Amino acid sequence: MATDASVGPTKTAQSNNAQIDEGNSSNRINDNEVLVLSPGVALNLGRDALFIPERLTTKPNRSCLCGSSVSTGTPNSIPYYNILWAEISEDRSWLLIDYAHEDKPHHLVVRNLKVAIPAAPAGPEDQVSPWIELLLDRSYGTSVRRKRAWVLVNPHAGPGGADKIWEKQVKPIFEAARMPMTIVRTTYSGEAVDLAQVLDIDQYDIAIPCSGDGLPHEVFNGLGKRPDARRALSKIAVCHIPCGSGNAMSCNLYGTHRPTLAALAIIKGVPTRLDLVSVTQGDRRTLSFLSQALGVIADLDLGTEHMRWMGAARFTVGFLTLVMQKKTYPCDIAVKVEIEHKEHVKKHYRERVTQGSASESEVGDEQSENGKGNVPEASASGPADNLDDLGLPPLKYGTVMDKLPEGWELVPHENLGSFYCGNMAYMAPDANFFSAALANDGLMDLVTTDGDVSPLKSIGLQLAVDSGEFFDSPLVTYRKVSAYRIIPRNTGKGGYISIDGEAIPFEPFQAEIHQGLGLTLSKRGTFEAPGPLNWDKVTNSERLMA
Ligand SMILES: Nc1ncnc2c1ncn2[C@@H]1O[C@H](COP(=O)(O)OP(=O)(O)OP(=O)(O)O)[C@@H](O)[C@H]1O
Repeated sequence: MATDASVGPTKTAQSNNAQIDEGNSSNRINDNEVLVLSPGVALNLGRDALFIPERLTTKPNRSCLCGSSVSTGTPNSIPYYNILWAEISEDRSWLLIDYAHEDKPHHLVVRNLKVAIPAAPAGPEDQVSPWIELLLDRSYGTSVRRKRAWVLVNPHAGPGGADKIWEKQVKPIFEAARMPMTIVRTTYSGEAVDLAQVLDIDQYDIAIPCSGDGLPHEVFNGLGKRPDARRALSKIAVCHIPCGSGNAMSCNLYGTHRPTLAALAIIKGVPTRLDLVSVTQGDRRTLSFLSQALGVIADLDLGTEHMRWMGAARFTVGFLTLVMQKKTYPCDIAVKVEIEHKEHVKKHYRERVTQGSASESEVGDEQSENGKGNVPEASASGPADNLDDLGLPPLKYGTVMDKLPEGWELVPHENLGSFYCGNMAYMAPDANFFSAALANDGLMDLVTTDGDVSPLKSIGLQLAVDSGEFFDSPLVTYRKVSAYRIIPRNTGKGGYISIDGEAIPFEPFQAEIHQGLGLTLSKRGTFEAPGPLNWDKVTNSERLMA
């Protein structure tokens, strides 16, 4: 997994072309890249990392690098990705550099360098300030420095412990990156919706729920309820510190479900437009950023809550119970299909990935099999300043209460096992269900399976999710769609429908996608999930756990 592998200081001095001859300025490769603060203390800006003299030391807390040669086995380079901040101390006699250090696998702590700046006739700013600027430039690239964060901590998220994760692990990293923060601890279910609805969006750049996927869902919906919804959704980047049990959002955007690695990915993250889905049921309209499910998956997610005491085993027990019953969920479904066949889905994915994420926001006609393409929402791609009075985009296909849109056909599905529609790839660290999902292609990935298959086949299909063979399984129908309506039968008997993991009534609902309506930060402008093209032998869970 890219994130996990790229953090932590490295010892790859040989990858740095510049050879530092400490104290001998005549050997400098490039004057503005090497900062010689005293004999033996030269700091060099390499291609991918900051190089410090090996004999200098760092300690877990602010440590003095004033020319003494105490070595504690400190690596002699710090990847730019890990550098959080650099500045001159208030009394102007120290250069301070804060960085994230991987003290144990998948866990970062803040480390500091403190290097004496000798008094010089010209004053330290002359050399040090421009060097710091260069260092921060390389460390942040296109990512905005000191992002103003609105942090929400759900003390009841997942297995608990969000408070501690925030205070002990994550907050120190954001503080070291000098991020201005407002921190709110949620006190009731739905509070994040209420707060996001009245948030002063000009005071913040990003929202950071420390939670499961439930709180990001609430933040998107709170922003979506505002009279200036489009401006709010395109201005505030909704991020995620994983504190729940699934943590799909973090897995997709940062390639990790580890809180400190996600924190660093947010600090260095790049703005990424995110498709959002409107779900209508009765007279309610809800935004979904992750998934909608009816059938086995929804039953597993929501119908096994009473077995939470079992931990992750509840899913296995629940799943085996359902497949032994060969449970089916008869429905009538109408789908606005954009890409029908798996090979075409792969082609679409390949083209998007090779074009790069920047072009993902434009959905071209060539992607659509029906030749009509998928028209991007003008609102979502326009500048935030023009969107002041605009609420959510109008619904192209109306609501589930309206008559079926022209050209749609309700098809009976007597044997449906699972209807699962995804906007992101990972649904949990070991569950890359929607391997062809893209952040802003304006399309949802729809997976349907039959319920009347043998238990053995069902179990094999479940295992295929982790091994990466799910997409290609003949038991799986995988399509790219832009809208659908689903009408479950037997609604009187009750059942489960999950929207981003949250339950809604077991009644008909309709969904349509808005291309790039939301904003988030991702590591590279795209999802950190392996696509359906080049599966290697590493399973998805191994990839995230590695
Ligand atoms: N203080 C609180 N008390 C009760 N519920 C809360 C509180 N704060 C938030 N919630 C609610 O908890 C729900 C779940 O939130 P979240 O996704 O953060 O955790 P989770 O569902 O436990 O995560 P996961 O499903 O991954 O285990 C949300 O609907 C949210 O409104």
